[in-house]
Amino acid sequence: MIWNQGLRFGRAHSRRCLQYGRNSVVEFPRLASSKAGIQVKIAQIDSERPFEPALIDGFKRKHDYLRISLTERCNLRCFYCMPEEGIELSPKEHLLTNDEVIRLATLFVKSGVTKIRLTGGEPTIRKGIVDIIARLNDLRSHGLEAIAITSNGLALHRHLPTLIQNGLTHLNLSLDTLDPFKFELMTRRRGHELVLRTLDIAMASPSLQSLKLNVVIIKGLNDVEVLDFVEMTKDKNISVRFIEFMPFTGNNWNKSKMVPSSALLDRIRTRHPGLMRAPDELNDTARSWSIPGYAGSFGFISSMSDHFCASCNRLRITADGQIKVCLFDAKEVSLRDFLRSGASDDDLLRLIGKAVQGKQEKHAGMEDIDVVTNRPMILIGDPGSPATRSFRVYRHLSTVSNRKQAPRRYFSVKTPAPPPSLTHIDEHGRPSMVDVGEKLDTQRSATAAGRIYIPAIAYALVTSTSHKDPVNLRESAAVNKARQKGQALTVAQLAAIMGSKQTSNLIPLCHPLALTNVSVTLVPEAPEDSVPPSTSDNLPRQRNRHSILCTATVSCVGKTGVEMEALTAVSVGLLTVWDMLKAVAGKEMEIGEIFVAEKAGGKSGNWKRSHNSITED
Ligand SMILES: Nc1nc2c(ncn2[C@@H]2O[C@H](COP(=O)(O)OP(=O)(O)OP(=O)(O)O)[C@@H](O)[C@H]2O)c(=O)[nH]1
Ligand SMILES: C[S@@+](CC[C@H](N)C(=O)[O-])C[C@H]1O[C@@H](n2cnc3c(N)ncnc32)[C@H](O)[C@@H]1O
Ligand code: SF4
Ligand code: SF4
Repeated sequence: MIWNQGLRFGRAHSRRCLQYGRNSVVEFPRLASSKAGIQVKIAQIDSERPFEPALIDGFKRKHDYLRISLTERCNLRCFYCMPEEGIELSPKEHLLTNDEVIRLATLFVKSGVTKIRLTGGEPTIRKGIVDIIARLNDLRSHGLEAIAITSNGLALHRHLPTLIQNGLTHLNLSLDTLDPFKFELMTRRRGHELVLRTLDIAMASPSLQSLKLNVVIIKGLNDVEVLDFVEMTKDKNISVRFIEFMPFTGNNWNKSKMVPSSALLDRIRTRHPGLMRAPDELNDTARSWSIPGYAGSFGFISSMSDHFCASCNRLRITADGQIKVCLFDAKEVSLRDFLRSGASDDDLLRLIGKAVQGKQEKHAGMEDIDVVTNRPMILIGDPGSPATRSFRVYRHLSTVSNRKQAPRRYFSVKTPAPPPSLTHIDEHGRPSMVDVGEKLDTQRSATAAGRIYIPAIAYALVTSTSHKDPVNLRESAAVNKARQKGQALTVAQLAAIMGSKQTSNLIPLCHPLALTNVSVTLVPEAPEDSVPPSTSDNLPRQRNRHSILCTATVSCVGKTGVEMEALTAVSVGLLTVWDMLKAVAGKEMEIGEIFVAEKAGGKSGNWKRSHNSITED
């Protein structure tokens, strides 16, 4: 191993960088004056090359750092980031192509971005990463200064020299433990020695401008190694960053498993009372320290206990082409869809500007982080989504230790889809409820629609707004009876909502779901009316008849879809219309086709029914 080799800087640092030669230890006053100097320089450069306003948010933060996720896949299964069985992957056609990545990167660079970090999933397993980096390198002439990657290093030892040759300048390598056995426990895979090999190759690569080691600290698991990691900085000119464990959808984050950076610092100071603050990069996530005489430095990324949102300069693009303005904000805007619909660069910038304007000042605190609707981090392209509860982690540790003879497997691929089968029938042909316990909670919605055809007399009745309205019919006993039932459509609407909530009681193998919203509309339609847009476009209508169109949209955050709830809502709504009107309409009524018109969320992503077909969007 090449432990003793220091890292030289190949060229001047980025204009955003305050770090001196990595061997130097700098005292505070010098740091402060240097910071001021750099600020002046940045102001000068900015005045020469005006920054695109679309990348400036409401708090005057300039976003000159873009993080692009290249893939949702990973060849490790770090327990704090990824469920053991992997995650539901977006269909391939939903992911940005290489050309689309470059198109967006170019637009951002021309607008002021100076640093691009490629992340994932594991970015090194993206086909074409070498080409992507080479094409990013061409953007230097437009102002791109740093091409960075965050990687677990498992496969990187093979590609690193080529990536560097093609333009890679910054590497953040993730390694949570120096113990191979613990590595296997934490990542659920083998490969510790491969990561160390990558580290050696990186240390020996003079043209790499920055090398950082990411260590996510979990209480009782790897926090005991903190001093060993600090010791690595004695001979190695490397920056080790201790990262606070963060919560994301499905990771069952637990405060008691998080070690605040201040506690780690105290522990290190006890061993090294002379430790000193080291210079940070501008907009850095880490607060850095070093020990006098040591070659490298170490720092703390305290996203949880001491956020750094005030200086945030980051935007992210997910592998499926959504722009996310903040790591902890669930809101996303699809650049992919807009780009694929033929949007010009100006159109795209306008959309980006809108998203950036919606950026919050900060994530308010760990209790406020939107872990319910935010996507798992592995899909954001940053810290991942621990899928297991902390106690399950420890249970898992013993499982792994018993699997020592398991075959080596460094790459995982999506399991091929099983042949179509009835999910509610088991292998013996018996009814069976699908166990969704391991699935992630995601935001889901479904819209169903259906029509009931009614005679003109019933149409007149439901469209009269009050008992006194001149309904053009004789006040027969039947009409009176129908009137006594109150506002037919209002009752049907309520019935649909209540029906939807009862779905799991009505349909034997349906899971009970905590619905977050049920919205039902009932629209009377006369033959001469034009067909209302959206949902009903997809529903063939007998244009010579009066009808009522019932549409129900149901939402939940859960492990399974809500189309059964939407279909139940429509069915019950239409049956209730029947019941309300049967006194006047009787056998002349007919319930037409009922179907799911739209779905969002879950494994199959978003889809919309078009006339007689289903189209993926
Ligand atoms: N709160 C917050 N934390 C972030 C953000 N980006 C990265 N992090 C944290 O930084 C850790 C390391 O991520 P990296 O991918 O190495 O990125 P980085 O440290 O931001 O990268 P550089 O500053 O460019 O070296 C992650 O695990 C997060 O804890 C962000 O935008 N917001
Ligand atoms: C999601 S990974 C993606 C890049 C690459 N696969 C890797 O591991 O370096 C980016 C960084 O996020 C960190 N991370 C993942 N889950 C985290 C969590 N729950 N809290 C804090 N950091 C996390 C990882 O350790 C890694 O350094
Ligand atoms: S942190 Fe997540 S994305 Fe990175 S190696 Fe681990 S499981 Fe993969
Ligand atoms: S939490 Fe959001 S605002 Fe704060 S630093 Fe991260 S991305 Fe920026």
